[in-house]
Amino acid sequence: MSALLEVSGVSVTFDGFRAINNLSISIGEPELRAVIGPNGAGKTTFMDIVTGKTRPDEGRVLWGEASQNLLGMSESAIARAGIGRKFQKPTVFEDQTVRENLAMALRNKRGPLNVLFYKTNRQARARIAELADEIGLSDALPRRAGDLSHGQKQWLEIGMLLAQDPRLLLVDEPAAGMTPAEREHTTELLTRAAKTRAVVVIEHDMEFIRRLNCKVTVLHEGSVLAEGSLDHVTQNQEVIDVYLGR
Ligand SMILES: Nc1ncnc2c1ncn2[C@@H]1O[C@H](COP(=O)(O)OP(=O)(O)OP(=O)(O)O)[C@@H](O)[C@H]1O
Repeated sequence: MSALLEVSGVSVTFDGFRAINNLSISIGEPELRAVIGPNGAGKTTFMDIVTGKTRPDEGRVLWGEASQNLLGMSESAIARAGIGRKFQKPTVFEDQTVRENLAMALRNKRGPLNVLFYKTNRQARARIAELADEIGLSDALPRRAGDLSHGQKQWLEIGMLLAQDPRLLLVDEPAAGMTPAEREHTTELLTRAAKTRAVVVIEHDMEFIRRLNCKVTVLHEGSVLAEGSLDHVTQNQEVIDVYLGR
């Protein structure tokens, strides 16, 4: 597993408050990584920095084999380079069917090869069927997205991001508002997606994290407090003091 994303020595100050403090995180490819930590630890700001939404005051964010500097790139250039982000609230096109939503995402697929890959409707249909299968919505393809359950909408949005073939997928609190069965399906989906790409998940639900069965990074006051298996970090006294014991 080689490093796909290298965040090193990054700091961000908002109005004199240091939200990210000398943060260093390395993500491999493929890899599934969970990022946890108390409210205000800097989890969302970390994703904002990687996607170019927030510019750090210092530090480096390097990407890919060529160690491309993401800090000099616009948000859209970073997305085109292969970083997809799923926000907490699903943003699917409610009046379109599941199939139409996936088709739209495929048409917007990044990279110049897209036109070559999907030059026939048959190829596009096959890819849509594959994506629907991957997110567990094959039977829902003709349904209006607005009629889906909250969990199904989240899966559809993940499918739309997967249609873009990201090398790194950032996912913010995917389990929020889901039923236990939906959470289980989401775990499977993310675990499968992370077999061939990097997937970073911010989550507060410890049961959900346990099922992800992956390396965990604990953030606190904008820095890494602990990193390793869930068992390893949950036995760390500092992690217990600032997060788990609360
Ligand atoms: N644009 C901003 N302006 C000022 N302060 C900000 C801004 N964005 C984040 N912060 C502050 O930076 C700190 C880190 O916030 P962040 O949202 O990254 O934490 P988090 O770990 O994602 O928390 P939560 O679990 O509550 O979502 C918080 O104290 C927050 O108030």
